[in-house]
Amino acid sequence: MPPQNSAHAPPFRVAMAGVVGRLIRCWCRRAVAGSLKVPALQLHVSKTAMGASQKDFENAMNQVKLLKEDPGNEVKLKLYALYKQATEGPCNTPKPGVFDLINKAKWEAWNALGSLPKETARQNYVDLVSGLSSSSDSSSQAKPEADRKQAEYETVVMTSEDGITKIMLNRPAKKNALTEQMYQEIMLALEAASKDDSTITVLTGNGDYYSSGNDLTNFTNIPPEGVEAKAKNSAILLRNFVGSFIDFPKPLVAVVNGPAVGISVTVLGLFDLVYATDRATFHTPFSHLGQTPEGCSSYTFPKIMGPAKAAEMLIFGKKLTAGEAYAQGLVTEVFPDSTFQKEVWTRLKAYSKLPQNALRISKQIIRSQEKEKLHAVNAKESSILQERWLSSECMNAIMNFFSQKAKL
Ligand SMILES: CCCCC/C=C/CC(=O)SCCNC(=O)CCNC(=O)[C@H](O)C(C)(C)COP(=O)(O)OP(=O)(O)OC[C@H]1O[C@@H](n2cnc3c(N)ncnc32)[C@H](O)[C@@H]1OP(=O)(O)O
Repeated sequence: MPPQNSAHAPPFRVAMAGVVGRLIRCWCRRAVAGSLKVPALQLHVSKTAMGASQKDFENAMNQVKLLKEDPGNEVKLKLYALYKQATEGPCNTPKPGVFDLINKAKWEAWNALGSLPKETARQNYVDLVSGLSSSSDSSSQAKPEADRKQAEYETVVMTSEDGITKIMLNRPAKKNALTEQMYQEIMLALEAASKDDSTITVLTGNGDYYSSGNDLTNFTNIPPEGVEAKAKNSAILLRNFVGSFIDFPKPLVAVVNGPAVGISVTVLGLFDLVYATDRATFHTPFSHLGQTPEGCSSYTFPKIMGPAKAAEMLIFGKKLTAGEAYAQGLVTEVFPDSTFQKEVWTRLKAYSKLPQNALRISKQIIRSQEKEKLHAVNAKESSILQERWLSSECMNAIMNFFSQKAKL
């Protein structure tokens, strides 16, 4: 009898257990979005003696793509395992290497099904998807319109009030490190904000950090197509992400509620106002990570602060205090942390009452002269980074971060 449920088995025994969890979450999101054909939890009992037909199975696969709620990592791994068992039979492929974290977790889930017959796996898959679909439907029916709109976002909170649309990064436990999902959601939120009736758009962070920059697990989540494809896709994502700041048509304000790292600092050069708490710091440790500047900072920073100071930040990774960032022109104004939120929002509410079209057109006059140049810089920076991410310097730096965390 094969193990019947890997939910309590320890599939992530490696030292980087926390990392694997994150990797699985990223992978599973792609799977549910439809880029992979996925699968279901192994149930012990089939509903019918006949078992599910191939048609039922195909319907269930389609239903998975339409799920409105994330069923969670364990379920998604089991969906994968049952799908593989139902279509290919018992796992007989070699176990992936210790650093191939995602494929190893998938392999373990599939392998845990042992010799479960294909028909049983197919039925269990159908049963599981059916349970997931009905609970997903009933919970979404109960949601009011506003909740459903917010439900489009998992990693940011988007609100509109007093002529201001606020996009708040919402992974405080991870210092608002930017996952691939988060890049996508920020782009979607910016797109929505550009079309809504608000006057000003604000980006801020929840918790003690503004953002710790790119989530370093993004680089370890390698798809089956390999690392080159990963680097290429990441460069496209980066270019699109930065592009959405370059093209943003309304006044864009950063409310920097705490330390900012990496890409959350570099794109500040594309904002119209940057308000910072005196607790904020501004750090671009690209060289330490074997990486190079992005967010158009190779162009905007020398213009804002002069080449010497830009080099200190972008090449040598000097961390600036809020006061220093203000002195260099990267920050518009610094506020004491104790009154930061009150002062900033009072100011922004007053600004949001100014004539909307005049604000928008003034921004466009200022920014339009630079747009073409900024897009060219963005393309170049993204393509250089695509190469960098494949370098041993970069890979070693990322492994170092996680090995220290995992106390290897
Ligand atoms: C699509 C690809 C586009 C790529 C664009 C490229 C962008 C380049 C950059 O942005 S470079 C900057 C990358 N960021 C970093 O190097 C920061 C790494 N993090 C840290 O150095 C520290 O976490 C810290 C200084 C931000 C905070 O330190 P502190 O000791 O206060 O807190 P913890 O380290 O315990 O952090 C709490 C948990 O959050 C996790 N975490 C924080 N930042 C990141 C991150 N950038 N990536 C992944 N994970 C991050 C941290 O690991 C802790 O997790 P845990 O609770 O599970 O241990």
